Amino acid sequence: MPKALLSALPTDALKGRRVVVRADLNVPLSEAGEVADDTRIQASVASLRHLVEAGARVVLLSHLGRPKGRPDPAASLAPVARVLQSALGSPVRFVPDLVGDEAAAAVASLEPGRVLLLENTRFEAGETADDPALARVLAGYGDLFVNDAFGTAHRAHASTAGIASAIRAAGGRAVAGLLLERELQFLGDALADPERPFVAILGGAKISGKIDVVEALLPRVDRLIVGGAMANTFFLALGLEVGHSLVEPDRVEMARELLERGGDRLLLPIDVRVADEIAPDAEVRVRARAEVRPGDRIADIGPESEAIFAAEIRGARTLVWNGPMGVFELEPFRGGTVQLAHAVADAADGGATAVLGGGDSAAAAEVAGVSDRLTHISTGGGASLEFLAGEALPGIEALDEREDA
Ligand SMILES: Nc1ncnc2c1ncn2[C@@H]1O[C@H](COP(=O)(O)OP(=O)(O)OP(=O)(O)O)[C@@H](O)[C@H]1O
Ligand SMILES: O=C(O)[C@H](O)COP(=O)(O)O
Repeated sequence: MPKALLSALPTDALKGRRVVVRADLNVPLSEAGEVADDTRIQASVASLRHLVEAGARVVLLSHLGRPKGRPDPAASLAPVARVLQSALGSPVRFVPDLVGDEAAAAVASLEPGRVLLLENTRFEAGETADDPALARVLAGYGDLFVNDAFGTAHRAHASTAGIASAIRAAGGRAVAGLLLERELQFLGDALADPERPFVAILGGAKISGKIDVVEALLPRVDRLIVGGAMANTFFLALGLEVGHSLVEPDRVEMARELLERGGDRLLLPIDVRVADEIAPDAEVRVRARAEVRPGDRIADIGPESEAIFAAEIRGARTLVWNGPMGVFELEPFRGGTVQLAHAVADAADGGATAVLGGGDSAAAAEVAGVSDRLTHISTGGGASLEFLAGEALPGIEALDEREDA
């Protein structure tokens, strides 16, 4: 069912109105705690500028990282507020509170045309539990909810799904923001009838969640390339040694079934780069995947895998890439991701549709220097995968239906 859109609301209806915006400002931070990649911040500016120019009072919500339902200074949105203010070119007030008196007072005194960013929604345990009581408090900050958090649309959380029902119950409205609208349009159009070969590349560290959509993805693609920490769980399923590598043992059975079902459509690395520690000065060794030792940590794909994967990618007409091939943040483990990023960009230069998704993946494309050669960089990692796999996204489902539909 098509959803109600911010772009369809007359700007007069926004003047002076209290609008709660949920963005996905979950960006990678450097060790010094500064924003390491601002892709998601820049992508969120369009809706905010639209609202500011229309004279709305904007209460902005987001999560950052995965704090466990309690405050964690390392996951504060303070550094994000600074970067957002310069991206937006107008003041962004940050208050380190979400549901307390300080937040309520800041919301009450918010002037038209101003943006107030509240603290990380995941500092409250009710957020990931989609607690209706938390949703009601957040909904009380306005009478229009704009969901622009495409990257978090696959989560049924209080600030994504619960708030939409709560604001509607209170007589308000819940609509999709400009970024959400654009993502749905783009991913929907580009991938509705993909030109073949259609190759998907999956990597990264969020194994559960992403591996769960592989089953739905497999019948849609011609090849599924798996790298990053995700590959380690498949190695375990093949009975291989993975040493101290990041794995999810409770997904091994699922990986075994996927290997059977995928046959030669599923491509795994045949060699890997390992180290004793994942550190900037690590001594890196290349090993065949069957020769990984108990003390090793797998931190990147190996050179032979790079060559095989890159050849597949260069021959593709539609590419979806989600998750880096290794710990690309550290120079010694960057090679696989950078090589594949260049292959994806070459394919796009040759006319293939190349869509990249995910916060860290966007950062990886920047590191590889290929961002501006790709067809579309989606702000959603897991969300774009679930969308692509044909699953309903709770953050979108919860929005009002379009009246003209
Ligand atoms: N072999 C590996 N071992 C440990 N970490 C890895 C490995 N390969 C990749 N990673 C890590 O995976 C992380 C990115 O994974 P993630 O699944 O979060 O991707 P993403 O693009 O941010 O998608 P999303 O937006 O869904 O989070 C990076 O920080 C990278 O260091
Ligand atoms: O980075 C993402 O994929 C989104 O911000 C959602 O984060 P999550 O996987 O921690 O829910």
